[in-house]
This record gives sequence, C-alpha cells and structure tokens, in this order.
Amino acid sequence: MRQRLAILGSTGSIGRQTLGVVDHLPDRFEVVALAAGHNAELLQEQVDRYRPRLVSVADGCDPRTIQAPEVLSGAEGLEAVATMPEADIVVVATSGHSAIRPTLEAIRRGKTIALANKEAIVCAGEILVGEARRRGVEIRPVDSEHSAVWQCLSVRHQESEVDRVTLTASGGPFRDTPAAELATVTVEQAMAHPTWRMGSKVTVDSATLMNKGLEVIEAHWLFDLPYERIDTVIHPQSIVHALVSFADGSVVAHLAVPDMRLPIQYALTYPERPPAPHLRLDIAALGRLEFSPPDPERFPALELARAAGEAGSTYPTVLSSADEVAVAAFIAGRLGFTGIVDVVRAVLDRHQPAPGPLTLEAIAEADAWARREAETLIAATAR
Ligand SMILES: NC(=O)C1=CN([C@@H]2O[C@H](COP(=O)(O)OP(=O)(O)OC[C@H]3O[C@@H](n4cnc5c(N)ncnc54)[C@H](OP(=O)(O)O)[C@@H]3O)[C@@H](O)[C@H]2O)C=CC1
Ligand SMILES: CC(=O)[C@@H](O)[C@H](O)COP(=O)(O)O
Ligand SMILES: [Mn+2]
Repeated sequence: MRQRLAILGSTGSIGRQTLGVVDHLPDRFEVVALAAGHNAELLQEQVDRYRPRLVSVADGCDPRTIQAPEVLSGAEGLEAVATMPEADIVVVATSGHSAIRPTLEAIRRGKTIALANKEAIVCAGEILVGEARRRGVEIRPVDSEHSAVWQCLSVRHQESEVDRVTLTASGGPFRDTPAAELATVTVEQAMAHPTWRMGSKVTVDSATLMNKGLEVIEAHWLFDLPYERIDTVIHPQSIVHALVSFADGSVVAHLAVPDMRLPIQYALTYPERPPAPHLRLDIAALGRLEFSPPDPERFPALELARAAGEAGSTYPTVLSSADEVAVAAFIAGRLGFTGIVDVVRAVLDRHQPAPGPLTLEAIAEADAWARREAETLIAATAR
C-alpha cells in the first residue's frame, strides 16, 4: 500500500524536493494534503498534479484563489493538514516557527514525522521529543547532518558506546573571508552558498554559522546527547555530512552527494533504500576531502547557539526568533551581516525566562518578546 503524505511547506525548497522524491517513487507515495504560505500559483500547480484532498495557505493568502476539494488557511489550516486522519507521514518543511503546534498535534495523533524544519525542534525539542517518546512515534530527521547521524547510528552498538557525534559545516560563502571584511559583505554574497541551494533564511544562517549552532541544539534533542558530546567541523566539500565516534575509537561517517533528495527519500522510505541512480557519489572523482576547526572569532554564532542550548528553557526560542528577525532585516538591507549575531546576542542577554516547566505558551511568549526586542535594536542601529 502507498504511504500517504501530508507536506507542510510544499512550495519551498524542501517541499518541492519532497514532491521530486514522490515523482521518483510514484508507486510508494500518495500526496493527501499540502500546506503552503503565499505562493498560490505554485500551490495550484501542485494541487493539479498531485490531487490532495486538503490544502492550506498562510494568513494573508486568499484561500479562494486555490481550487481543491477542501481549502483552509492560517494556523488552523496548517494544523488540519498536519493532523489529517488519512496521512501516514507528515513532512514538516515550513520555515520558521509556525510548525511547532502542528507538529505536536501530528505526534499526538501517531503520525510519523519527517522533520526538516529545525526551528521547531530548537524551540520545543523537549516537548516534541518527549511526546514522541511517550507515544512511540518516530521523528525521522531530514536535515542532512541529522539524517547522516541517524544512519551512522544504525551500525550495531550499545547506547553507552557512542562517544561523540560530529556535524560537518560547509563554512558558508565567507569561510575564508577576513574578519575585517565581514561587516560589509552583501546579501548577494551571503546567498551564494558554496554547496547547497536552499531557502533564503537557512542560507544566511549557513553564512553566519548560526545554522550549525541550531543544528547542535537539534542534535541534542534528536539523539539525546549532552552538548559536550556534539562537535562541529568545517568541511568545505559537504560530502561527509556527519561522523559518529564510538568508544573503541572507530569513527563511522556518512558520505553522499550534497542533495537533499537523499535524506528526504531516506526519511520517507526508512528502513528501505530504494535505488536513486541520480544521487550516486563518484568516490574516485572526489579528490581531497578537507576538515578544519570552526573559527569562533569570525563566526561567534556557533558558540552563542551552543550556550543558548545549554541554558535551555526559552533561551533557544529567543535565539531562533531574534535570529529570524535579524536575518530578515539583513536581507531587507536594514542590518549589516555582523549585526545579525550582535542583535541575537543582545536579545539573549536581556532575556529572563519564565520559571517553571517549558510550555508552548512560554515559547510563544518568548518568541513574541524576542521579536519585539530584536526589532527595537535593529531600528536603533538604523538611526
Ligand atoms: N532547503 C534545505 O536544503 C534545507 C532546509 N532545512 C530546513 O527546512 C525548513 C524549510 O527550509 P526551506 O525549504 O529551505 O525554506 P523555504 O523558504 O524554501 O520554504 C519554506 C516553506 O514554508 C512555507 N511557509 C512559511 N511560513 C508558512 C506558514 N506560516 N504557513 C504555511 N506555510 C509556510 C513557504 O510557503 P510559500 O513559499 O508558499 O510562502 C514554503 O513552502 C527550514 O526550517 C530549514 O532550516 C533543513 C535542511 C536543509
Ligand atoms: C542541507 C542542509 O542540511 C543544510 O542545513 C546545510 O547543512 C547547510 O550548509 P552548512 O553546512 O553551510 O550549514
Ligand atoms: Mn543541515
């Protein structure tokens, strides 16, 4: 029987590549629900091609512009897609924070989660992973490094035998840029990722290395590892996606072409590996694979994120929300590149988490507060 997919963020980079995987394996998958933001034209094309029963658009996009059996909108629509009774697997590929509650509700209904969105797990990892464990629900990583760790961990081992995991980072377009030049780099330069074609927010995060910082927090929750056992290493070729070191000194690495269709396909077909001839790695043609430590002076985002992760509570939410506002301001030309991390640090410094256990309400409050603080700081910088 075909697996039935609900895709949150179908018009984005991951969403479109997920539909590419469906095209490649049409006998395995059926698309039953799609949610997008504002790209109504592309969503309609997807509806015409994949015939989902349920569709949703974000607030501000008129649902009447879409012709489908059922069209919803806003937060309720996104949640309806995530919890659609017919769906077996929910692909969470929206950008930003909107998928936190829909992902939790999907877990509560026993859906398998194919998780690309890292912001949800960064902000609410404790809640989402806790709920998934209690209900025996699988959260399958789509983010390339986490898919790689997941695959490395599939070698037979005891939990206590895992020494550490290492996430690779391309280093982004400014890997070799001197510190003095970083303040004046352009949006166009930041968008020119050396190895991956992705949405704009994650591309800028790769340039600051905030992406890797968010991924350290993501790894902490997905693999239940303390922060001191999660490393990062610069690897410009993006061929090795992660490595797992075991107690006996063995290091198991995952290598693949830098193409998201591979981790997406693995998350959808796990534990099977149907052929994907278009994703072959030509080992002999690789030449050199390089590795070096990240430079904390030029790329302070990495340590800032790690500290926010270690502080826990709503600090990761504040990190993520302030970063989202600062990245948007950078893209809009209202903030310099190095200003992104300055703003995030300043907002984190001012944060006072509410006492008590982490709840979705506390996350929403911290999110709104951090966005306001970040906007105020950016407006002051621009004056
Ligand atoms: N791209 C990649 O290679 C990778 C991405 N990721 C992560 O995956 C997530 C998605 O990234 P990416 O695909 O690059 O991002 P894009 O910006 O390309 O796509 C985002 C998608 O989310 C939709 N969307 C945004 N807000 C809402 C909302 N409120 N309601 C419904 N839909 C919404 C957009 O709709 P629309 O365009 O119609 O407005 C679009 O379909 C991010 O968290 C990113 O960090 C992780 C690893 C790799
Ligand atoms: C494809 C993917 O998983 C991205 O998150 C990627 O990791 C970004 O590249 P960087 O290694 O430059 O952050
Ligand atoms: Mn990644």
